[in-house]
Amino acid sequence: MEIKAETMQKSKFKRICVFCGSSQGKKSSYQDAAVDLGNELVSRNIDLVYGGGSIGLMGLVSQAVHDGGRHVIGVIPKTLMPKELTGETVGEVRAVAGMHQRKAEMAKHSDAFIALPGGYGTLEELLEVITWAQLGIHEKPEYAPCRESVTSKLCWEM
Ligand SMILES: C/C(=C\CNc1ncnc2c1ncn2[C@@H]1O[C@H](COP(=O)(O)O)[C@@H](O)[C@H]1O)CO
Repeated sequence: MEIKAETMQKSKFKRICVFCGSSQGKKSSYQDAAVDLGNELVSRNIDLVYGGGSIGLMGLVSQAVHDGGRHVIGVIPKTLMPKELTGETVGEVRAVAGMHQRKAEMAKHSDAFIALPGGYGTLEELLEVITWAQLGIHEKPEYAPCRESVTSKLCWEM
C-alpha cells in the first residue's frame, strides 16, 4: 500500500509517534530523513511522540520538532535514561517503569505511527503496533518511508 502526501490532510493527525534508531545509522541519508521528517511534522502542525532518547536518529527528529516549536513527548523507561538520554532533554520527558509501558504510552498519545530506519528496537516497536492493529486493538495507521529520503514529497509504503 502506498500513501502519497497529497492524501494526508494537514489537520488529520495532531500527534504522531516516530520509531527510529538509537544510533545515527551508516548512511547520512538516514540522518537527513530524520531531520526532514521532523521539519515536515512542524510544517503540518503535528506534535511528536517518541522514545525519549537524545541519541541517534531519535535525537535528530526530536530536536527538529522541538526547534520548530511543536510539542515533543518523550517516553522512556527509567532504566534506559543513562543510556539513551545524554545532555539536555527536549520537550516533555515521561519516565515509565518499563518497555511495555513505554510502547503503550506512546501508542495512547499518538494518532499514527511512522518508522524511520533503525535497529531491532525500531523493528520491534513497529511490528508491535502493526500487530495491535491487526488484532483490532487500535485503528491508527502505520507508515514507513519507501525511500531513504523523505524530503519534500512524503511517500510512504507499508
Ligand atoms: C519488550 C522488551 C524487549 C523487546 N525489545 C524492545 N522492545 C521495545 N523497544 C525496544 C526494544 N529494544 C530496543 N528498543 C528501543 O527501541 C529504540 C530504538 O532502538 P534501535 O535498536 O536503535 O532501533 C530504542 O529506544 C530502544 O530502547 C522487554 O521486555
